[in-house]
Amino acid sequence: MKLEIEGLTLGYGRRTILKDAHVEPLTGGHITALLGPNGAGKSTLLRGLAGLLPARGSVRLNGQEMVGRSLEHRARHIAYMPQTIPQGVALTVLETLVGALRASPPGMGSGVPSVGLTAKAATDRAVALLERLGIAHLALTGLDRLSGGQRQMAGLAQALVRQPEVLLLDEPTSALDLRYQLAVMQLVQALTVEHDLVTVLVVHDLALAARFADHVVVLSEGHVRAEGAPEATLTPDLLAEVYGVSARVERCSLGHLQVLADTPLAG
Ligand SMILES: Nc1ncnc2c1ncn2[C@@H]1O[C@H](COP(=O)(O)OP(=O)(O)OP(=O)(O)O)[C@@H](O)[C@H]1O
Repeated sequence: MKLEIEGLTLGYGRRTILKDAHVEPLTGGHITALLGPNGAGKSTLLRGLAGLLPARGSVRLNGQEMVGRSLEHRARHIAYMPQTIPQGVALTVLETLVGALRASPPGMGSGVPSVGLTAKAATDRAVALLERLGIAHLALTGLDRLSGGQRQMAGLAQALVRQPEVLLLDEPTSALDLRYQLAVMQLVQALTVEHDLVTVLVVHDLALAARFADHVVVLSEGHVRAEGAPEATLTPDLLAEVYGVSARVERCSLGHLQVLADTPLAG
């Protein structure tokens, strides 16, 4: 699996947000974290990759151009979990998954085609995923009755259930407690490797990014400011420039990279 982003320009109406972005080719089995301050363009890039915004430039999946293709075409290959999971949906968690599975466009993902799945087969697959996510106990709960963190887990299940090739997650851990943050990141990592997924996620927690991402892309004011392996990219100088903080980057006793922001810089 390979996703190539070249000269990508995205915006809203006449306002350009991301300008001529080039990113090193993203390969299957790896997690890429999009980092950067508020308003840098992370969600915009993710929405652009999902095909939700008009775009100029090129996004190729395994050599196949995605820009200009229909949303339906992209949805066969790409799953996107937005930052905010819609509220007020009265369906149960299980119903949304079974509905998504049975409505899957033909050829979705690398797994067994979903179209033609019997209701029982779809239910079995959805339940197995919920068990793997540790939320099988929420299967029969209405989405409108979930807590913020539970709704985020249900959103993740919706993104995963159709077995995509590209997994786009916008702040998948922002509403989760410490245990679920780690559990979700470990699971995303395991699924990324198992299914050779190209996984791209937005995250604000730099330590979480450093621990689980193979590659980080740091955005600033709509530009790719830096990218590479977390340990090579997340330097105090870069953090000062991009985030405007004085920060230390250290390893904890287990060897994980920690980013300790000490103070905002003046100006
Ligand atoms: N729907 C929209 N319509 C118009 N402008 C938008 C829209 N969504 C975002 N923007 C603008 O695009 C710019 C980038 O926003 P984006 O949401 O991509 O940033 P981000 O890096 O994800 O930020 P955050 O960390 O705060 O979520 C911002 O200036 C924002 O105001």
